[in-house]
Amino acid sequence: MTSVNNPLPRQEISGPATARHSSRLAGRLDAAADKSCSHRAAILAGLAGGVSHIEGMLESEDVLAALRAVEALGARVERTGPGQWTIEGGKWRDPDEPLDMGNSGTAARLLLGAASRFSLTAVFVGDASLSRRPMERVLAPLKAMGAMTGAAQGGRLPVRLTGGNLIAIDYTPPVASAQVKSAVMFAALGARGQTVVREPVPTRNHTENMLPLFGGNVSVEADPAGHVITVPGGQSLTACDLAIPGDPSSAAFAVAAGLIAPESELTVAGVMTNPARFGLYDVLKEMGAHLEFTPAGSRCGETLCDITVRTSQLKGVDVTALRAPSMIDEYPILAVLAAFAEGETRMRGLGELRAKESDRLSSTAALLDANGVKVEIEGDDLIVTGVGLAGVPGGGRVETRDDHRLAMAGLVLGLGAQAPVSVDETAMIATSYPGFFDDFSAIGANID
Ligand SMILES: O=C(O)C1=C[C@@H](OP(=O)(O)O)[C@@H](O)[C@H](O)C1
Ligand SMILES: C=C(OP(=O)(O)O)C(=O)O
Repeated sequence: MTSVNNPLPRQEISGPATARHSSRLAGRLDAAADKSCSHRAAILAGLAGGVSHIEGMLESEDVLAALRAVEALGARVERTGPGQWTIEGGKWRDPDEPLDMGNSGTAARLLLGAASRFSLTAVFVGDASLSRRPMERVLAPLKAMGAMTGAAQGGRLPVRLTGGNLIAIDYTPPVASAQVKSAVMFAALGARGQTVVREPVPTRNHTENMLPLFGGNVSVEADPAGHVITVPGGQSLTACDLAIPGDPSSAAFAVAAGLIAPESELTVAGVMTNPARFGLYDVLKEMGAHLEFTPAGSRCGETLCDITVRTSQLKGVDVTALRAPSMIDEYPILAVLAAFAEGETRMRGLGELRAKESDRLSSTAALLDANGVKVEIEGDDLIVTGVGLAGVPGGGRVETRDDHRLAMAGLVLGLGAQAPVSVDETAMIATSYPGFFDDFSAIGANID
């Protein structure tokens, strides 16, 4: 990637870290750019004819992996300033080397779909965590469309993909996954015929929302049986300029810190309010959180708000399985907040957490257990017994298992706990939230 005149700031932080009890967290943070929207912007700009300008791109390791792959597949990719990227897209070709997806499930699955519409062969590889995660969920529909794939045992990376000459399918994904939906939608753009994706439980809809900005044609019918997304084949996209909204999943960490650290009041500005991503905030309101949402305009068709949070004594709640897709990445931090609530919180239907960067059902339970919090897994449910704002012992060492959200959730727990909490590794925080340590230092959190 041409970034000689605009080098990326180096992410120096790695190794263990310790969070200590902190109070009076305060200040105003700009929300980190949204990871899901950044991935889609990089890929759609890479597919579109002409030059797209993207403002406020998330420059995290996951998104950089997608940008490098888009370039290796034939697009011209240039960083023109902090968060500013120019991408000239078009027809994709065989990359010279395997495409390294790093730690990113979204990059791997969306790019497998996007690449499969072209007559090319590419090999996709990833780090140890990503190489344990299931890829068959995207390979199956892509094979049904005519792509040829070879995967490591159990449908894992490395995956070799040969695309081109695809035909449309009518597909109901067996798991609620925006990544699977988006992979099929990207492939559908180049297929013969009209592809239909049926989602019994709707997942984040950023691909549906962003595709029309690039001149793409997609229709969504919402009815009580779910969403039906139709993508005509044979489409060409055209370049566009867009700005990335703030990430509700990253914002959740500072909001959580503001809820549990005594005498705190802080604002996270510019957070996307898309209901398919806002489930955590709805649940927090039910738990009694003092949250204020102030409208803050829109970016690329997504509305934004500033979230102001004050320290709050939360109460335990029952979170239904239907909510899971709208807050799927937020369960580690919700489980931490549940420990500081009064009473039991039961989070239902979390089977999909087993397919994330770590098995997040067991790693979240282990995080709490190591810090003196009573937690159980019953089937696909996680049950946390809260002990109130001042009652969480802490003092544990969290095993992060290559999982950025575990590392951030563990550190937030330490800000409210009685004894310091350490996490064994922090390098992977840069996969989604490279500004985490700067932001937490700016609000006065005691982390070193
Ligand atoms: O489409 C996306 O951008 C994402 C979808 C979710 O994954 P699944 O589709 O596997 O649920 C989420 O966990 C991930 O962080 C980002
Ligand atoms: C699950 C996540 O991301 P991905 O699937 O892209 O690795 C996440 O960011 O929590």
